[in-house]
Amino acid sequence: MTLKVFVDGQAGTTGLRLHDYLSARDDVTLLQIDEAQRKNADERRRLLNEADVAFLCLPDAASREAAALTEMDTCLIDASTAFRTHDDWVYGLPELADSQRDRLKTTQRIAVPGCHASAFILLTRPLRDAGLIPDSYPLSATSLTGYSGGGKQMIADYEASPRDPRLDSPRPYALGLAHKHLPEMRYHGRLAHAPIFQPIVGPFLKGLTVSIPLALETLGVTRQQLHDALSARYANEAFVRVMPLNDDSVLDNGSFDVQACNGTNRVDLFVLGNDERAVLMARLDNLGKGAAGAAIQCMNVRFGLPEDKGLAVYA
Ligand SMILES: NC(=O)C1=CN([C@@H]2O[C@H](COP(=O)(O)OP(=O)(O)OC[C@H]3O[C@@H](n4cnc5c(N)ncnc54)[C@H](OP(=O)(O)O)[C@@H]3O)[C@@H](O)[C@H]2O)C=CC1
Ligand SMILES: CC(=O)N[C@@H](CCC(=O)OP(=O)(O)O)C(=O)O
Repeated sequence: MTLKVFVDGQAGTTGLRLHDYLSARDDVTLLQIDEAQRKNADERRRLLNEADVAFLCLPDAASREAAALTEMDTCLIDASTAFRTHDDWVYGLPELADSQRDRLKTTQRIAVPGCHASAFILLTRPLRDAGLIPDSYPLSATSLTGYSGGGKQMIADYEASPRDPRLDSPRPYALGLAHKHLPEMRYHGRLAHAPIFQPIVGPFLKGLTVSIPLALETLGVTRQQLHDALSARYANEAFVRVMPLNDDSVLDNGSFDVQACNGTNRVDLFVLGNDERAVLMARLDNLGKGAAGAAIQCMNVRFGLPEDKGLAVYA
């Protein structure tokens, strides 16, 4: 089978990364839009509808516009925030639940998760499903992320020469505590309330780690129970690695390497801390499992291809 594929937003950060993945494949014919026409709605409509599968790597408003231009014969895989909690779209996280791959195989509308949200949900959803965290538990999370998460403009700012020296140190943002990933974290995490989520962008290109502190005595659970629930859920998942409990070698000289999943579609999950207090951590490449890699994985699942086709578990 050869799939006709169009990438709407092919010149952007996610679009370029997707292009790298797709151009290496022998089962894909890429439909190209003329550079000067890339925002022309008629030309985009023509290519969107000629494709078997179209990736939308666009700002939310342009994604909504693209979806309106596309008939149901084309499978859309959208990287934006626009449809991640929409009833007519399937959330593109195959590892979310046992039924998720079946849902992905039969839909023409897939919403790829946000990078922070992927990490947060992969950590928390198995614990909610196992009853280890009640739905009303006041979860909080921080995320340390590379600057490519901010797209072309943020990359240009960080890579400017000379660079604004204020960008040399990590910068907390979204301090109104209303980050755009909260709705999907709440909805797909099966939580009654959105978490308190506070990201920090640092002066490195890519790599992301979400950390979630848990008061074990308040919850009445042990780190072993948390680790067992994550290990059981992801035992057969190629792209999710639950790191050993109580083993200092999971760290990098006692601290944490945020970039260790870069160049892969892998997520590493950690249960750290002590008998009273735990911290759950998830690490991924925000341009891999956090965006373009995840989008390719969704295409593979949707079209019955080997799920790891073109995707690396190790760099
Ligand atoms: N970067 C990341 O790590 C992640 C990004 N995402 C999401 O993916 C989407 C794309 O993000 P990203 O690649 O970072 O963004 P970029 O800003 O790097 O790229 C967006 C691209 O969309 C193009 N574009 C804007 N409006 C239109 C339009 N109306 N028609 C056609 N093309 C248009 C832009 O054109 P122009 O070249 O003229 O600017 C640009 O090339 C966003 O929704 C983002 O939130 C999701 C997960 C992670
Ligand atoms: C550093 C930085 O700004 N990162 C972005 C994350 C990009 C992303 O995942 O956005 P989508 O929701 O479109 O997928 C942010 O926190 O908004």
